[in-house]
Amino acid sequence: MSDGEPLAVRLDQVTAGWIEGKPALRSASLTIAARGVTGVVGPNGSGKSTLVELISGYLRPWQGTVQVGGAAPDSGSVRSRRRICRTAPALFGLMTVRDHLVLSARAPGGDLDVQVRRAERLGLGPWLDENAGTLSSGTAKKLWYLFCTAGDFELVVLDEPFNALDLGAVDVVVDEIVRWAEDRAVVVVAHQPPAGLPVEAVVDLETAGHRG
Ligand SMILES: Nc1ncnc2c1ncn2[C@@H]1O[C@H](COP(=O)(O)OP(=O)(O)OP(=O)(O)O)[C@@H](O)[C@H]1O
Repeated sequence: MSDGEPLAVRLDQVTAGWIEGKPALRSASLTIAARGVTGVVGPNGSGKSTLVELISGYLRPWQGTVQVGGAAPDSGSVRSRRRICRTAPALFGLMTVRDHLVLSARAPGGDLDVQVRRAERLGLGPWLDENAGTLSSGTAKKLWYLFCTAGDFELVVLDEPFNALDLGAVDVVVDEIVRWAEDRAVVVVAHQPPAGLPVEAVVDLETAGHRG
């Protein structure tokens, strides 16, 4: 899929946070394999979304190192091969569902027909010409998931992807994750992962470091 190093994630003695003097993660060391499903667990406020932003490169550690495929998370060699799907949908309210699919299909390896088929499978067919701002929360969440996971990638991070989804959509997302995980890394932050999700490794942020 790529000639770069596989996109394993490695945190070494990472202390990081959002407010000076209040680390959200302290001295956290962990590894996420370049293949298979890794679950990220921990109580509210234990730093799961902070870990997501360290992997995305948006947040830089105060101490320690974060590497994705042996490189800095915000390096060009990593960005096009990684997808991040944050918890809260950030859609364009006055753009239709179809507009979002067109835009997302511009991702590396993206294809509009594939995106439309995925949308229909998730039950978005009747809403393709509706503005995103008018969607129900679960429907918006489905579109957000599609928007963030378009094209070819080797690592995808999904922060609470199942929240607000109906059971049929949960099955579709699990099915896609299982296929992706055959040859790439899928990181899933979920308080209650669905029973059918094959989680091969677990990162527990209660034990990965010491919270401040
Ligand atoms: N974008 C942000 N700006 C400021 N502070 C943040 C931000 N994201 C997280 N924090 C803070 O970092 C700490 C860890 O929060 P984080 O969201 O990483 O935990 P979490 O394990 O994802 O929690 P939850 O299970 O509630 O989603 C909290 O004190 C939180 O207030």
